[in-house]
Amino acid sequence: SPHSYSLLQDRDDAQDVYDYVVVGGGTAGLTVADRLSESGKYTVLAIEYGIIEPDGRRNRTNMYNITSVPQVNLNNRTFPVDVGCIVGGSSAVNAQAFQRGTKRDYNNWAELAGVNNSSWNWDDLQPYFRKAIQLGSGPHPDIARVYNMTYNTGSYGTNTSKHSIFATFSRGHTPAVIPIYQALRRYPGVEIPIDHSVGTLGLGWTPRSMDPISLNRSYSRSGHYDGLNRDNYHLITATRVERVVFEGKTAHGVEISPRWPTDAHEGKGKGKGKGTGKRVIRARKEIVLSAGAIHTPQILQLSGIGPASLLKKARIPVVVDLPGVGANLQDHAYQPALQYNWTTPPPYPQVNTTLPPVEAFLFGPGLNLMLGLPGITPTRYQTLSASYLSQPPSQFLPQNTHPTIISGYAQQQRLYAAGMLDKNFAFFSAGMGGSPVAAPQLMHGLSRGTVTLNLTSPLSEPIVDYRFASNPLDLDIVAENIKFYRRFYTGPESTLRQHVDLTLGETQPGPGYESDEELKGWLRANLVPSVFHPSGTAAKMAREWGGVVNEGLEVYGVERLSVVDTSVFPTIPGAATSMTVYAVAEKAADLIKARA
Ligand SMILES: Cc1cc2nc3c(=O)[nH]c(=O)nc-3n(C[C@H](O)[C@H](O)[C@H](O)COP(=O)(O)OP(=O)(O)OC[C@H]3O[C@@H](n4cnc5c(N)ncnc54)[C@H](O)[C@@H]3O)c2cc1C
Repeated sequence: SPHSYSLLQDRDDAQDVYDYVVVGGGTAGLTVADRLSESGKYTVLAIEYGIIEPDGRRNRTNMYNITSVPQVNLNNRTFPVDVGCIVGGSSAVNAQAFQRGTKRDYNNWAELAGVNNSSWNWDDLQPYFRKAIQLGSGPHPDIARVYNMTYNTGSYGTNTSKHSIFATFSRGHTPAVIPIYQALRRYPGVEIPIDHSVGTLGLGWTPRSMDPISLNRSYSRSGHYDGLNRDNYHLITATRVERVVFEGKTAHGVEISPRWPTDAHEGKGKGKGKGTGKRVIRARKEIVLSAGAIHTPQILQLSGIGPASLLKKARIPVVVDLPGVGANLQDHAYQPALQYNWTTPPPYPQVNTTLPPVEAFLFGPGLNLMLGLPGITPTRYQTLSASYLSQPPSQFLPQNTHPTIISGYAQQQRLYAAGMLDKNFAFFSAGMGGSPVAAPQLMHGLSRGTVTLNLTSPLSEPIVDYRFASNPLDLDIVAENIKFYRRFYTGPESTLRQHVDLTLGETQPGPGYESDEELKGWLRANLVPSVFHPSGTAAKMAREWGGVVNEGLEVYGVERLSVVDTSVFPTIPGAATSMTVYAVAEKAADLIKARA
């Protein structure tokens, strides 16, 4: 077994003390644990609730079983909160779309730091993207030729060691994408950047987190764990970290408990984690929380770090009153597909290629349309920005929101209102397959949700409330996007019908959904508030703006405790989140080592 050395079959074999304890063996956790242990100077323990399983299994047994609270602005529907529960975390179960945000995304992070010269900006993060992500391979030459496909090699690293995370462009092909591509590239307002990875939007190509040789999933376990075999690095699985324990204001250990109370699930060689009982494992230097944006705030709250009012209700002694823990929840939202009757099958252009046709959309060429608000609604983006800017910041936040969080939201509002005027601040991203169906994601929602302890059962899963469309402008913006796609498919500016002979009839939303009110009604019944990219619940922002961690990702008000995962994103990038998590984890590891 490639992981026999670091993986402790029996959690009781874990030492009482390590230099670093990493909570969560997920995307960020395994990356940080690799970097902290690679010099051999420090002992590192990673603690994971999931077990070692074959990768790429997006089934329910490798996810937590969490359901959101009813979404009052979405007809009280509830939604699954999918998060990987497995060694590798969400990178082991995700859809492998591999993207980074644009310049404004990361420069906003610097603005929200509330300090001069924050190094969390676009320029300073690029070397970490290159360290984190290696270019597995460019597109197959036949595909590149058919689509004039360009990409920027300099956005990625060139390390070919198998201990790497790879971005690999497509080998698959679906001829039906060609007419969509041809029409989109001629559509007004759609630009063709060299590559989305250089920070500009338009019609481009999304690689996948995929090994270039085996085409297997490239994820935190394959890139940062399997085969490392370091005697200073241990992993225990099927083990829950319940809370951080303090001496005064210094985090000195974590309290762990077995996932399964009996040995029923124990299985040798599968990392199912033998060993019993609650126990504290100490860290000499630092505890790193990498439990993801749903569980990191839960662990913090259980440890007495969170909004004092909530902790009081839960009868948890307050270590630090940090109102931002569990606030500021953001995700991308899924706009259900626009669908048409494609009554006459289009005569697909013939492609001279040796490639077998690959019909599955995700394994197709990876054509992705990413647009800012000016591209989506050239006539209304300025009005939408102005009406957002004119909202009192507290207007759509929960009642009794702490003043620091309102101040932080006011900063975000200012930055997003400016972003709404910028064609390179993504509002929508859509994978464009080979049929007249578009299912775009809203990339920068204006509403903010919460993750809070379940007060009647604090160790059960936390309460997740996306609060989607609590800011009503969210639905106005998505309605504009529906109109954009309608114009693209059937409007006079579109050349789609020059490329294919088709008779279109919209089947979804369909006739009867014309006015803004009708469209918003349809969205309330159909929109999905999460595509499993939860972020922002322990944000790196100024403390007076509701932040939870500082520029070094250290939790405010305590010593030797940091957070490294999607929770620290102050605002969600306008891109699928995993690539950014890897870059953040690489940077975090450098910061942690620098203060060792
Ligand atoms: C179904 C799905 C599809 C997705 N599709 C894409 C995509 O196509 N492209 C993309 O870029 N992103 C995608 N994402 C999102 C992306 O994978 C995540 O944003 C990213 O992996 C999160 O990394 P993380 O380190 O913050 O958390 P995770 O990788 O989720 O790691 C957290 C880890 O902590 C463990 N943990 C939690 N609580 C405890 C505890 N108390 N004790 C011990 N361990 C604990 C968890 O089991 C988990 O392993 C998808 C996610 C999902 C779930």
